[in-house]
Amino acid sequence: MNPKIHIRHLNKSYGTKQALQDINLDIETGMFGLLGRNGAGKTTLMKTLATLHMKNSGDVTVCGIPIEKAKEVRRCVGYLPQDFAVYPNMTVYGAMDYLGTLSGLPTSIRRERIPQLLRQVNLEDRHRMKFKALSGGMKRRLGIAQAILHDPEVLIVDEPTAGLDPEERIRFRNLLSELAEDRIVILSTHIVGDIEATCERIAVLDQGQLKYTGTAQELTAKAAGKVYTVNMSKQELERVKAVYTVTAMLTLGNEVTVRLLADRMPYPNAVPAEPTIEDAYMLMMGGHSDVRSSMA
Ligand SMILES: Nc1ncnc2c1ncn2[C@@H]1O[C@H](COP(=O)(O)OP(=O)(O)OP(=O)(O)O)[C@@H](O)[C@H]1O
Repeated sequence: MNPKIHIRHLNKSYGTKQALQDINLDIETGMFGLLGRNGAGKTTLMKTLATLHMKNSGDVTVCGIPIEKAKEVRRCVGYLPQDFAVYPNMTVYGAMDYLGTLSGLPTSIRRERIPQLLRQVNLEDRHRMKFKALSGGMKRRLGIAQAILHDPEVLIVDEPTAGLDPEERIRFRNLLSELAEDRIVILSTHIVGDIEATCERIAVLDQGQLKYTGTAQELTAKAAGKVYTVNMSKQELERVKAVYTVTAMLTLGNEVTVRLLADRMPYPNAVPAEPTIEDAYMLMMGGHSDVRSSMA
């Protein structure tokens, strides 16, 4: 099994608002990260792949099936929406059984798979708990379990870690990495750190356009030689922020250590730093004109 997604010249509009513009993308087995600001078009792209939205034009195939054949595509795609919820009084097991029934899974398969999946997402001992009593992380894990009930080759997960505490975030990311061993897992987020930790290949969307696709390392390398740290007083900070894109700050008393993006040594006391994917992302999103031109 080697699932693939091919996207060619994909366009999607809501009325006059063009949410996706001429997207070309190939996705293969493993974790694929979709990055972009709020409103960049991530959800639209994911819903189009999950056949929940109709495209306006372009060719898209999921596991070799054109997305016009929605029923067939849905058999090989699992989707966890941003706002996954079931009836608040449903139990964990009840929700899985209900959703499995809705998607047409026979009783024998449900009885076999539901306990297995609850074990896999670490909710086995919560199977009688009501949905409303679950923590945010547990709800997301239940969402994953329901999305893979029919053992899809593609799992699409929209902003899964928003609002989770650090421990739950890591646990959830690890679960997705495990699932990506033999399937495509597409993860959308605006938290750059989530992508850095888990995804080998990524795409960056901005205002409906594909701004970057490639490996996380290649993106990070684009910021090489353009990241510096500088110590300064708090009073100097505002002036520096007006000139450079500041990607991190550490305050100690009246002193601040600032991490910033610049085309050349910005201050005599600045120290060159190793770039992170977050630096490269900020650089690409055109933090400051001084550096924007050099990424074009
Ligand atoms: N049903 C809709 N009707 C009209 N415009 C929409 C609709 N859904 C999305 N849009 C617009 O399309 C653009 C892309 O939205 P989309 O939800 O795909 O972005 P996103 O990257 O997923 O953002 P977020 O991270 O906020 O979910 C935005 O400008 C949004 O306002």
